Amino acid sequence: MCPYGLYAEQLNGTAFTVPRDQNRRSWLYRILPAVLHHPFKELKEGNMTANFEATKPNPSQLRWHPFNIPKKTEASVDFLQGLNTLCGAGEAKGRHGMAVHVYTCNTSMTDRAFYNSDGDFLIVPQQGALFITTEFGKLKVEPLEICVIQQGMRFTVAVNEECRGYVLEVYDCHFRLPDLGPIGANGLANPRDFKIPKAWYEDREVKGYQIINKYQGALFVAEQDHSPYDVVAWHGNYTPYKYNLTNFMVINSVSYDHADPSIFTVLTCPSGKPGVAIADFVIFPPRWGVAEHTFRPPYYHRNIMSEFMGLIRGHYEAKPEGFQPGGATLHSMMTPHGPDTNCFEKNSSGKLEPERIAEGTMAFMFETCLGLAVTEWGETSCEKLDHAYYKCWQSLKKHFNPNAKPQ
Ligand SMILES: O=C(O)Cc1cc(O)ccc1O
Ligand SMILES: [Fe+2]
Repeated sequence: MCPYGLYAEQLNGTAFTVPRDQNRRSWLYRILPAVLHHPFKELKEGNMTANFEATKPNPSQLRWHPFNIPKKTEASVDFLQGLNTLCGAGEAKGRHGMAVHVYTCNTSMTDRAFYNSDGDFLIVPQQGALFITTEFGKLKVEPLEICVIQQGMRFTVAVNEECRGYVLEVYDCHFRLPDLGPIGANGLANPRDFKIPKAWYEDREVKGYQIINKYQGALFVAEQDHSPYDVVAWHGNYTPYKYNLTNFMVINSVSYDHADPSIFTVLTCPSGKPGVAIADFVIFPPRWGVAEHTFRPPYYHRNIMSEFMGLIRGHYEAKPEGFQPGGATLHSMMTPHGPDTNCFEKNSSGKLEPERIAEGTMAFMFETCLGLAVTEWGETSCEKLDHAYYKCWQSLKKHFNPNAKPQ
């Protein structure tokens, strides 16, 4: 037995034998071990899926209006009940793939904890603070912050208001900071700005405390008669963490040309192929635009990767209208996209002076090498698909003049 009569329990986030620099595990010293619960039963709740074969492929440019948050007076919905899968790819059993979920909730999870056996959650609050209790301690995560709750970690979300946000789930591996190459030792997201919780515990007996497990894409519930937040102390390097996006050190062109958005990568979940990500988490923070002889907003683009975007606040520079906070876009691999007509016209004339770009805004992108399927909820039941999206490019005009003088 450990000091104070605690049980020791290991949670490993990597196979025992992975190389030392990738090895992740933590030791939890707890009042009762996690094993003390009743058998799992299937739970039909919420709207998550890992079945990405149920809908037909859809290569169109897609945009969603802000997702509805249920009114508390109409229905109490907690974080888990309010999770809806929007798109995804791959297969949870094979541990290869990713999913994008949207959460909308108005009620705290009470006497229930959730953990994901299939992969990691990167949570991006868009509206409302999340008060997250984890086995490792507490994290308050507000809009402009993100948190990562890794595979197997139990957590409970409390809220004080109507909340909305996005979740990037990856099955393959854990998120890590991108390599910096010639950037050097400083820049982008700095390791010291990632915050981990301090141990917090309660010694609370509760009849029928629910432990909810997402396993192979389905939800299961097991009951136990005590709070799982009974970890008195822990040590290790497999933990939940949070990061404030305003700490991101933005690097960009200071001469000419548009740098690819990979320069804004916060975290990456690499595939086995060098430079190819299962998912990159990329942000578009406020910054100075000083590039000369350059169209500064995002370029017209066909990408070998799929681009899912969300907006936390403000306006996204390529689509100042139509793409709203709490909404989303999906430009699938090789699907053309880029600035809308107004953005193109406005930014193709006028003096290129130093300019604050995206002041007061924060957009983000989940970029993946996988082809994404849009779920039934995403296409139909959410009732938010903007069927007029394509129109934002329909008034693009020809400007070609073969007799024009070279600039
Ligand atoms: O499509 C988008 O808006 C994202 C994006 C931004 C950018 O600056 C360059 C390329 C790109 O795909
Ligand atoms: Fe793009």
